[in-house]
Amino acid sequence: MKTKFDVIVIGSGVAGMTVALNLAQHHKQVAVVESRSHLGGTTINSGSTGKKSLLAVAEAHYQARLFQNYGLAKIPAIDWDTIGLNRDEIVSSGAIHVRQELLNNDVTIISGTASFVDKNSVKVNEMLYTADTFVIASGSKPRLLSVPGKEYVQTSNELLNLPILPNQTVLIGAGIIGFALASLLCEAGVKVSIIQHNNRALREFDENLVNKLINHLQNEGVEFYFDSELTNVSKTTNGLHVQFTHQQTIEADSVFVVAGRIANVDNLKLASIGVDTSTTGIKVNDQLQTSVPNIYALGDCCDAPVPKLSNYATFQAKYLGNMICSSDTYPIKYPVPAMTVFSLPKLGLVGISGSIARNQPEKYEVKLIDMHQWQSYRRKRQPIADLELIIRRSDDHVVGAEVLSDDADLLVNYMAILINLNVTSSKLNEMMFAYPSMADDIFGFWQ
Ligand SMILES: Cc1cc2nc3c(=O)[nH]c(=O)nc-3n(C[C@H](O)[C@H](O)[C@H](O)COP(=O)(O)OP(=O)(O)OC[C@H]3O[C@@H](n4cnc5c(N)ncnc54)[C@H](O)[C@@H]3O)c2cc1C
Ligand SMILES: NC(=O)c1ccc[n+]([C@@H]2O[C@H](COP(=O)([O-])OP(=O)(O)OC[C@H]3O[C@@H](n4cnc5c(N)ncnc54)[C@H](O)[C@@H]3O)[C@@H](O)[C@H]2O)c1
Repeated sequence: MKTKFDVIVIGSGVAGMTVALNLAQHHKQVAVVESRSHLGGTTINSGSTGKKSLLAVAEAHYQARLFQNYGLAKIPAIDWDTIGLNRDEIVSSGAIHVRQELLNNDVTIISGTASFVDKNSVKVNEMLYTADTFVIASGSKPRLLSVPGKEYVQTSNELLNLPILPNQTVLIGAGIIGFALASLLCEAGVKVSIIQHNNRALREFDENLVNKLINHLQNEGVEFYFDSELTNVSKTTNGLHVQFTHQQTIEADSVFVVAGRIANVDNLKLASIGVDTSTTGIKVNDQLQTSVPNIYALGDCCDAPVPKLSNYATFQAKYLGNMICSSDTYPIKYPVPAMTVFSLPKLGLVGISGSIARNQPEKYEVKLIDMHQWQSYRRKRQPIADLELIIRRSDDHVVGAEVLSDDADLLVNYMAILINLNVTSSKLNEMMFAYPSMADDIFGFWQ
């Protein structure tokens, strides 16, 4: 087996896989080292792929409930015993697809955990592999809590593969994972309680829309405990006794921590070769280069000042592949971002958020539009459809938006295209979209 490469990539998640394919297509000799038995990293094996496959069923159920007595009489229950079949098919074909793509592009796959020996070599299963350049794409792992009874606290990895549906569950953390998983479990009939250590859920999003989402989930039966921290979990004959601050307790049959993620760097022996790290990951400059010039880092494991999301990891990987193969060096320039919380309904964000805009009233106007009476939402009986447009006062352009609706992900993505391409209302009026559709609704509010 070959042991000398132009570039060795550590990790086969969206970041590692994308940069490896890009480099191989530029005729570099590339190897990818992966410690898990399945390729594809978090996204495929323990993140959005499994989450969205399970949520697809929950979304269908939620939509059917909205049509109850409006054409649908009997709503079938979610069958947890078979819901996993949809997830398993999609997850396993995803991991196989990654392997096939890498092999088709002549990327060598090395199974095992890499640790650096020096700046040009790593050890994997006692074998030494060398390269001129390294790309660390080792991702992240759940942040665990250190409380008595922590051995009873599971993570999103286990939640996405639950064989048996719990009756009552506790989620620690009212963040982007917590809201999606609370919606999934609540729709399947589970009593969900969320414990958040401060008073601010989903801090990246505008408080008004977050509060509206919280109210909606509370009406669906989800309990929120703010300014509360888990203090103890103990086993009882029926399940778990969960204690948190202010002497509050919950009897549950499972507890999951979804309180953020930390960089996966423990096994790499970075300090021994002089690669600097911070509390948020491997330190990189604006070219994703670490403190050791031939070693780069990207995706969830690096401390670049952007959200840790699949779309950022992919964007960084395409940039880095092109930059390594170019004769020039140039900094990464991120486009206007879009992201979505996959709760029921969804909460989407593009560009400048409502919370940032409200703190700079001299610069931005925040325009609220209640869309739930619009035909697109009425015909699907959506009870909530709110849009917040962020308008830059200097030129009246839309520079951001937040949407709370069942189709928020689609609407923010349409707007991401318009904002990134700087499409003005007069340019938009030269276009035509299918009618009636949500894309067509954009004519109603675009500046
Ligand atoms: C439940 C959940 C849902 C999510 N949903 C979304 C979503 O809807 N949208 C979105 O944009 N983002 C989502 N994310 C975030 C997204 O999954 C991450 O941003 C993305 O996976 C980061 O990709 P990565 O390639 O940097 O790291 P990872 O996907 O974590 O891949 C890193 C890989 O490196 C391997 N590795 C680590 N150390 C070593 C070593 N020393 N040697 C060899 N291999 C090693 C790991 O085994 C892993 O396979 C979600 C995350 C979670 C947990
Ligand atoms: N749709 C998406 O784009 C998507 C979906 C899921 C995950 N992700 C990625 O995964 C990352 C991790 O998701 P997450 O939801 O775990 O993190 P998060 O940072 O979004 O939310 C964690 C929440 O837990 C709270 N928290 C922290 N410590 C706590 C404690 N001890 N007790 C109670 N609450 C506590 C935080 O204040 C925060 O509200 C995200 O930052 C994001 O990058 C993205």
